[in-house]
Amino acid sequence: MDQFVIQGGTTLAGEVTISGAKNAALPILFAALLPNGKSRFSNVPQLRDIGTTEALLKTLGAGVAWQGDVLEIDGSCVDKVLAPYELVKQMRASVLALGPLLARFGEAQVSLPGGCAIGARPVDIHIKGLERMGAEINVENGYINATSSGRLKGAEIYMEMVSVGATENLLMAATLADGTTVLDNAAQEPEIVNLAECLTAMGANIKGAGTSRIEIQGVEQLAGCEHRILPDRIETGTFLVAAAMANGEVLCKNTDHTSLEPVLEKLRAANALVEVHTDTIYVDMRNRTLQAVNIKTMPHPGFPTDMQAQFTALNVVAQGSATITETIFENRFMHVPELQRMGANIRLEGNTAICGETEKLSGAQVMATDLRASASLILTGIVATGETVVDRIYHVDRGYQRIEDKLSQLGANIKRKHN
Ligand SMILES: CC(=O)N[C@H]1[C@@H](OP(=O)(O)OP(=O)(O)OC[C@H]2O[C@@H](n3ccc(=O)[nH]c3=O)[C@H](O)[C@@H]2O)O[C@H](CO)[C@@H](O)[C@@H]1O
Ligand SMILES: C=C(OP(=O)(O)O)C(=O)O
Repeated sequence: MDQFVIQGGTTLAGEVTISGAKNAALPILFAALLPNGKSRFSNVPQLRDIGTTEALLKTLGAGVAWQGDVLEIDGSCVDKVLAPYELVKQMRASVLALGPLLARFGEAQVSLPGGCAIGARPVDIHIKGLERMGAEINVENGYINATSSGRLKGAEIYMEMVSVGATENLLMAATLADGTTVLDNAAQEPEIVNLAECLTAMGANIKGAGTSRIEIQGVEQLAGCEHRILPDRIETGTFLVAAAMANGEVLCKNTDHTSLEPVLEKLRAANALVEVHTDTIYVDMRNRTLQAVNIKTMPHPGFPTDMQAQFTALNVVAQGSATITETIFENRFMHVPELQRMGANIRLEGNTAICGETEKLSGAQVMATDLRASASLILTGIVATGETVVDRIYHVDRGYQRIEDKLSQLGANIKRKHN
């Protein structure tokens, strides 16, 4: 398994180009199952999760072709409706095949994704919503087996929890349903807006994406489209935090500050200088003292859980004490014991990490447990003294495009070691 070997103690300076957002690209690639035609997506990031999605789409019969960062998906040759465990287990977002397959073909068999390191992550809200739209669903032998006699039916659906994935699955399914669907208590993430824009370009009729109430008027069929994936706000946030932790100055290019306000606000509170322009964000931490900040994760437009681990690392190197409260996932503190191995002064109390001032951070051998936990360990390795070896970096590759190249370009000493 590959490892990162980091020699700590460097600062970070320069420019970094942000890739397209994993969490927008994944649902959008699954949306390509809806039309009986070709769709072309640009700014698609080169990630392990995108490779898994590509493999799954091919298994379903779709044509898939790359040209630079453009991915063309031909939905006209999809002739299977089974998403097998071997692929779904590699990436939970595979469950997003369920809504599109069911809506277009009237049937789908999708393996249950199962839990992961950060929590149990059930899919009951996805299933209940599709049942409200008239689907018959049984879960047997680890598979969600869904059928619909004729088209799905538009329905009023109140989702009991704010769920990004359930909102996306139901939104996609509703585009081809008979009549109007209302999704109430919907997730409001920018990635949902990007998906809705893509579906609209395919011919869907959607109002309210980006608010908690989305209304979809079903149409008979959708057509292939051209669509650009929005920039990755979490990758952007990760590089901004990296710069702040390393007392550096970094310009993130090809990004969008409008979706990052909760994160930028916390960086300013941490005493970083932050400047935003149309598609760039600049952070300067030179000659400034980093202050610890309190964080509480919330659904968008609250502070994103996907930036929690990085801010935990930031607090470790900052002055003062602060708390980090995780409200979205029940087990998203797997980075804490690893940070403690590097000398971090953190104490866990339920869903809160209490970060005190750390005297000395020293490099250590640490293990990546999930995607953002991995990022927090890399960032800490860059500022710790000595060598840090991060194991199991396949987690990082799920969601960061060649993070070691981008960090090296900024001055970090980080190497990928193939074992
Ligand atoms: C590919 C993708 O976009 N992943 C993001 C997506 O994950 P994902 O879509 O899986 O996250 P959800 O918003 O669905 O999960 C939020 C909470 O709802 C719970 N829940 C969800 C569905 C359900 O049917 N039942 C249920 O109980 C989950 O266990 C979790 O506690 O949103 C998360 C929350 O912003 C992010 O951390 C992930 O990066
Ligand atoms: C939790 C994440 O992703 P996923 O939902 O794909 O596991 C993430 O991007 O931080």
